[in-house]
Amino acid sequence: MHAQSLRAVSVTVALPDDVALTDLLPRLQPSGTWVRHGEGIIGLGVADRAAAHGSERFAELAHWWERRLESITEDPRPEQLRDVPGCGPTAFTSVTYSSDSAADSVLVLPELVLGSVAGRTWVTVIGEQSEGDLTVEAVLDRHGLGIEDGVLAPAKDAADTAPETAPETALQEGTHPVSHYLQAVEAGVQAIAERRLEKLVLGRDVVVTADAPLSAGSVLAALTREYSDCWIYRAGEVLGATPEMLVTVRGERMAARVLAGTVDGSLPTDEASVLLMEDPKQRTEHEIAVQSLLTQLAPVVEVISAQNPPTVLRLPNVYHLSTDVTGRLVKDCTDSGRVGAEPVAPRVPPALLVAERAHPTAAICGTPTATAAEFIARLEDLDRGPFTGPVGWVDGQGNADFGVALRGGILSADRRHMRLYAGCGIVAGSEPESELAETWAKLRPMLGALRAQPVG
Ligand SMILES: C=C(O[C@@H]1C=C(C(=O)O)C=C[C@H]1O)C(=O)O
Repeated sequence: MHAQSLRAVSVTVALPDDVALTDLLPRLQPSGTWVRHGEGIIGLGVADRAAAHGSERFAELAHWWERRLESITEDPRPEQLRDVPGCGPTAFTSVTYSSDSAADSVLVLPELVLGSVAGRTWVTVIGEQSEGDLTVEAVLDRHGLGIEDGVLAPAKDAADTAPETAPETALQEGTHPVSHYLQAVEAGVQAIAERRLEKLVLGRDVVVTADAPLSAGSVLAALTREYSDCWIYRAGEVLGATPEMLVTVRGERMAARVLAGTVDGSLPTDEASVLLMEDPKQRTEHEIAVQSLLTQLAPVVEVISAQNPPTVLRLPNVYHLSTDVTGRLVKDCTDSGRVGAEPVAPRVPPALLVAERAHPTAAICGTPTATAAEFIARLEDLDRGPFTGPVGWVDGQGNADFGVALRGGILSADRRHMRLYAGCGIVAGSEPESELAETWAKLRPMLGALRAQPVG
């Protein structure tokens, strides 16, 4: 199938004084978002979209993206925007945790991307090649934005419209009652005691209902205010604030941030540090997660280095043990077999295939991986959909960010429901009640952003 020809135009813009990119979120309905510390990229509208399922979902999406890029003609970019990650044609992506999921794994190419990275601010628009009037102004206008003297601002008629008032929300039980989670953890601990596996990550869901459609932009804005150290994401229907980076790719360089080992955020910092750094259970759980990533990436990464010992990451709701990993991707000329048949010059594997290698780490699945995945399917009895899968973006220049889709949820088509997910790593000696409490702590960012009453 031939993809329709599209054209991409990028221009530099300025933001109004004292306005960060993320300040625009409450007025917008983003089709994609990836922001942290006030900067990043926000996608609006959809120029094209791919969906994939099953065990080849990563390869299918990688293939689609390569073909898609071939049929986009990009106007020359202003000098300042060359080599800016996320500038030009960029797609937001979410891949399901399991190949058995009924949910879509997606790549969404927005018709408009607002970007602000390292002092460079821009707009990229994507439209039909034949559309003579693909102007940045016209596309911005469709999304309630305008540009005056090079400064981005709400469109004149949109400027007076206050953001919608937040709907009333209520918290409801998820797929199973809470007792199901306690039993699942107990069964997991039992299986670990019997040495059938070493670590297992068990999740559960809750549902938030709203009396009017929820605004994705407002929810994302609330997350950026409270969780600015996290990557605030939206791709397809999943959105949230993740502190964990599965893999970030910048050309030949890669990096990751592995998190595993958690204590509640209400503890004083020194107490939390002792509980995390000096508890062999927490350190083992963390080490297993780091090792799983290093092992899985070994075939595609050389000169990989991991921080040792781990550090303690402080977030408003929890503290985590955290390890940053960096490495250089291996150039390979044989990898083209998976994505295209033609012989190509040696190059690093497409970022989606690097993410496929890295996923699932023991931080969100367990060890050994296959055994843990079987236990998860049976004990959780839940279609995780995108939860714990890779989420982020890929551009046309070999850059990508894939977070782990944590601390988030799925927005229903009518925007009146969100299904939120949280899970915990279970190792020898884990206690069901404390794991349950940890899931509530991990649900707190989304419950807060949705103004739904946390329980427990
Ligand atoms: C599964 C989740 O988080 C993962 C599990 C962690 C743990 O058990 O300590 C910590 C960070 C994440 O890797 C979640 O947030 O739902």
